[in-house]
Amino acid sequence: MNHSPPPAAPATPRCDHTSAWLALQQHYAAVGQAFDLRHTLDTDTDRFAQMQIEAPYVRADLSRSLLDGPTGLLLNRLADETQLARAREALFGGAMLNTTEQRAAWHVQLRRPEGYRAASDYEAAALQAVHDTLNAFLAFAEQVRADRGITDVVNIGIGGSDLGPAVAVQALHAFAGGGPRLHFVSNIDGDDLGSLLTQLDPQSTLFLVSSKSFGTAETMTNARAARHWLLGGLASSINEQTAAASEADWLARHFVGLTTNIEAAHSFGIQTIFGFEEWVGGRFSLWSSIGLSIAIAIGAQNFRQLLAGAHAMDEHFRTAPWEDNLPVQLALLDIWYRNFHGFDSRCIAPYAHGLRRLTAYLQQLEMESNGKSVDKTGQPLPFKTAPIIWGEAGTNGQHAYFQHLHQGPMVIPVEFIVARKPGPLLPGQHKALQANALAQARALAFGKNDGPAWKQCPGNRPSSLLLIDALEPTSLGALIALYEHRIFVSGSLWGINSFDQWGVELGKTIAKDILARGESGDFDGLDAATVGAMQWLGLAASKD
Ligand SMILES: O=P(O)(O)OC[C@H]1O[C@H](O)[C@H](O)[C@@H](O)[C@@H]1O
Repeated sequence: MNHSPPPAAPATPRCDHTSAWLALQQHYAAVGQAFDLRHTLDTDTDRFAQMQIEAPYVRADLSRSLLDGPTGLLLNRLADETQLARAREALFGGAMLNTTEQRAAWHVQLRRPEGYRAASDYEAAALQAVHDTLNAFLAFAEQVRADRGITDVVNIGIGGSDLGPAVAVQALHAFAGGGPRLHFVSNIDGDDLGSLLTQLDPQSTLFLVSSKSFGTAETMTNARAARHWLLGGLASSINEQTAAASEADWLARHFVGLTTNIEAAHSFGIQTIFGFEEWVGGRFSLWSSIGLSIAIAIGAQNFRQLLAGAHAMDEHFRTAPWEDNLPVQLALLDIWYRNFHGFDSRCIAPYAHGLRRLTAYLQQLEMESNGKSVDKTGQPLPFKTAPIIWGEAGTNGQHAYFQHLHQGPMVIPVEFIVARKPGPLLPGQHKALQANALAQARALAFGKNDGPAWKQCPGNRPSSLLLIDALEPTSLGALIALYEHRIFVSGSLWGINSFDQWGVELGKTIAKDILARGESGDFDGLDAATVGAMQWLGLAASKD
């Protein structure tokens, strides 16, 4: 492991301290707020061609956005004046961007190929360590895939140690090629692990305990329950072969740890452990050994393709000029919508069943990264940051909340993700899926202005299309990296630390306290509402 201190991150100007910000405010008041999307689409025949951005494996069609040429120029100026290029250089150089935790946020390093040009000894040592671990856990993944004695693999983890791998395994199921079944358990609700265990055989189950800290309550509770189930099950089905095996041997065969806290994993009884560096943030960790479940599901070669797709997007982000840089353009559009139009949420609609959990993943990525109200120096921000991210896979969402998108009182930009080619299953239905995505984008933009009032749709509602060739490892890697960088750009312009998550800690501490007080019966200093609910729920005996 590489313990050299990361280089310091540069101080860059916050968006509202630039002249471009003021110019954007004036431009919004004078022109931007009255932008007529329907009229523009009807009259500007070049718009479609002009508003395509081609990045590796992902293409964006921004023609249905509320952007025009002058706005785009001002937004690019904003990127210049906030010195985005310096911030980007710091990201790629492994600088200490996460100042509150004194760490780099160096997930791009996990995707760099062996032999990638290193700018310093610090970079070279980190890359070597990444590849040593990668080669080791990919070899292990292949071993598991070849082991006919293992039929089921359960990833126990939560947040970043669950969502990324869960999305990738689901999205890439067509690449499984006969490996074991993969399952994901995250919730502390015993119904999650409990309902899965009824379908499993301890003899043929492998548990991956995925936790950067190896201390998260949900994961440790589920891991302990799984260990209890495993040891109980193996002991009761004891036979000649297993009679000699000690509990320690069973644990060694059936549990793997994926963590930076090697010591805690050892004390749990785990022998096979794949580590990673502190500079891998939880929500950016699917590329590290936390992605072992993905590698077991799709094999080492496909996992390397996933990394290659992400790396291609990294290089695009690192080198493309602002106007052709997809993560930058999407982030600037996000800022235009959030800080000038005032839109509070963004709907993500992947028209791909395989991506049905992508929105949950992106909720963590974007809302945990940029849902902040102070800048990195602790100053309160006078503007809004991350919008609410929500959505469902299409076409399901159409039959639920799209009514609100078309006729509700709020304007909510929608992001459609559509693949050109179908997956291998029932490919004949793909055209209908694609047509539905385009129909929704068109309906949002043009609306319907005749007939009775209740049938009319106002239109002028923006959407973006993110287009991939097919749902495969490279395009998924590129798509996820695209979102990571987009969030980095908006966070950087807003001047916030996108890599900590202190807001999550408070609830964890209080949950521990409530459990302890329920047991001890000591309610001193606790509010009456909490005590009342504890008693009603049976978390604590009534005082009288
Ligand atoms: O991987 P772990 O240490 O178990 O953390 C799992 C998750 O829980 C935390 O509370 C954070 O909010 C997430 O960013 C993190 O991914």
